[in-house]
Amino acid sequence: MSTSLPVCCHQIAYPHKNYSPTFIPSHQSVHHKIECQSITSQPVDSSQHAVPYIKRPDINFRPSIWGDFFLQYDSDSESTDINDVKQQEQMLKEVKHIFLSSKNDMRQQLNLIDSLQRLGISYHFESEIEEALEQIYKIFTNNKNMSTKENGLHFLALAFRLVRQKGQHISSEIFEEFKSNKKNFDEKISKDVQGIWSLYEAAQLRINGEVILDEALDFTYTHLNSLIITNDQLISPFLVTQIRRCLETPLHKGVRRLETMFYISSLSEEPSHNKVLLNFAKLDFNKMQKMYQKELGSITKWWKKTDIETKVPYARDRVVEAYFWQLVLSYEPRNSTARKLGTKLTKCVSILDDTYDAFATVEELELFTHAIQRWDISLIQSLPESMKVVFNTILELWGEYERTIVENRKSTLLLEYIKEDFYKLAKSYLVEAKWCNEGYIPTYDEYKANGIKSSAFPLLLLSFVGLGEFSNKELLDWIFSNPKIISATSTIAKIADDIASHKFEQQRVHVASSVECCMNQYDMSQQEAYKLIFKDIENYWMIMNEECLNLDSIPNPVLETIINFARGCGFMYVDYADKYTNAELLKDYIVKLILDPISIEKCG
Ligand SMILES: CC(C)=CCC/C(C)=C/COP(=O)(O)OP(=O)(O)O
Repeated sequence: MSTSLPVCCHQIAYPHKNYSPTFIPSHQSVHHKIECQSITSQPVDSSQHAVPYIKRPDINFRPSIWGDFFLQYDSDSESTDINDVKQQEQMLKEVKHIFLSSKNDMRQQLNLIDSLQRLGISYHFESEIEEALEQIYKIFTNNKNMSTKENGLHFLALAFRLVRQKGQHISSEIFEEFKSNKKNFDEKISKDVQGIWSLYEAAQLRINGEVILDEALDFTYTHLNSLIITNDQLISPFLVTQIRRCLETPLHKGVRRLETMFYISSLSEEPSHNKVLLNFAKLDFNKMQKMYQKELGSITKWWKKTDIETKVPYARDRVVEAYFWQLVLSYEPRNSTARKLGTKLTKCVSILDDTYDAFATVEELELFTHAIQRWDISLIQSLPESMKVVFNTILELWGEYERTIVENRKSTLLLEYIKEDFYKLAKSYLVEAKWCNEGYIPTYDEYKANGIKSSAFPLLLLSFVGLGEFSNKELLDWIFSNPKIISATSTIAKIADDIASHKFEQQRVHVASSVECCMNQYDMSQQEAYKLIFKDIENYWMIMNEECLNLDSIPNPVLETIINFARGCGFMYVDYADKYTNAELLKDYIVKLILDPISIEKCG
């Protein structure tokens, strides 16, 4: 049964104005100085401090499409049906039994691990999978005979991908044997559709300089694509569906929950699928939806209480969309607290971004940034009420972090780092506001260096990891030191977002995006700039892949969270659109992921 949505969710009626295309943020206005000079007889704000009259932009983002819809799920009570729990426990046992029975058959075990991961239920079997992949890695490294053609392309590529995903290095040379005369990939292997599909997915984990995987990617993409174009009737419908999907979003780059949703819905097309596995995955998916609904219920309650909607009218009201970002970072039950606080943090970042980007003057922002540095709201008495509300919301959230950290016995270092990262973020926003105000177009590298901070990812990651099971001083220090892998992910976020939103943002006066920086620096067209940036994104993916193999001391789930953010960017900012700001583009995904349960009878 599908959850019935409020009218506001089904019929998106936007009462008014979108961004006015002609609006000029006040700190960017050429008339700004004149307006500031003629301030004397202008209004005084409610805080009784004289506030100079400044013409603020006539800016209105579309309202939330969710309103208080999720409030209905806010509850402290556990409403789990005892029969459901028993059924899940029973099925978990059965799946475990299936996994253990595959122990002596490496091929079967690899296929099972792949299925468990795709179905989103591998988190129930972490130690078993870890152990199995460790064994497989040893076999690969100790026994050179493993890398022979007899093992089959599908098997080798799957093993390669699963082991690398776990952070261990298997040489890509194992694919040399699938080349003819050591040159190009042998055209004959294109008949092995499952094999080239697996090789395509494996090649996504390539690192810089792995020419054989660059070639594999070209080769497999070309053949898989032509299979789809020619509508080859010999391929099973299940495989066709998988190929279509991976050409659009390779598994390695897909948002985990979305990939799971897709796989669950397509697996019943496969005649020999394991029904126990599929039904368990469906039950688990539906169970998690209830958890997400509850999380969103309590977040919505918080949001309503802040009343940002009325007190900071220029800011985007995107709570559910902010929650989606957290779901992208991790869908697992153990990260519930991190998701909830992380959503509130994302909202704070978002209203801060709107304050710098679309509301305040440079002078106001300088004062505001200084107050954040000192972590002292008394320093902004002269600023507009809305800016005080923004700061106060951040301070109150910080207080909630303090309480949560004590309750959950997490490292208190997180509190200091959050403060410092907020300052770094504000400083980077100020840099962009000044560039904009001065009409300065930085070089692409200069822009990216600042963009690592203004992406806000370092702060969001600190929060997520700091509240998670691996939280400790060394790990927080490592994140705060902004290592290569975090810079790579943050840069992807910044430049992918720019590609998605630059046309829209450049309708108004806005800081030059990476697109304009490239066009200006390299004297190129917009299309050429897109091309360069897309190539750059690919390059950062290879850096992330390589760092995952290098960073032995960082727990795998932490690395996975970092990669997940880049996966999220690939989804949120695809097709030149920003799904966070344009929330209607995200609505159907939220309905499917969080609200509509999967029918077990129909698909099982
Ligand atoms: C996942 C994160 C970081 C979410 C927080 C919300 C946010 C600031 C999004 C970027 O907005 P934007 O597209 O307006 O960014 P910019 O100001 O860089 O153009």
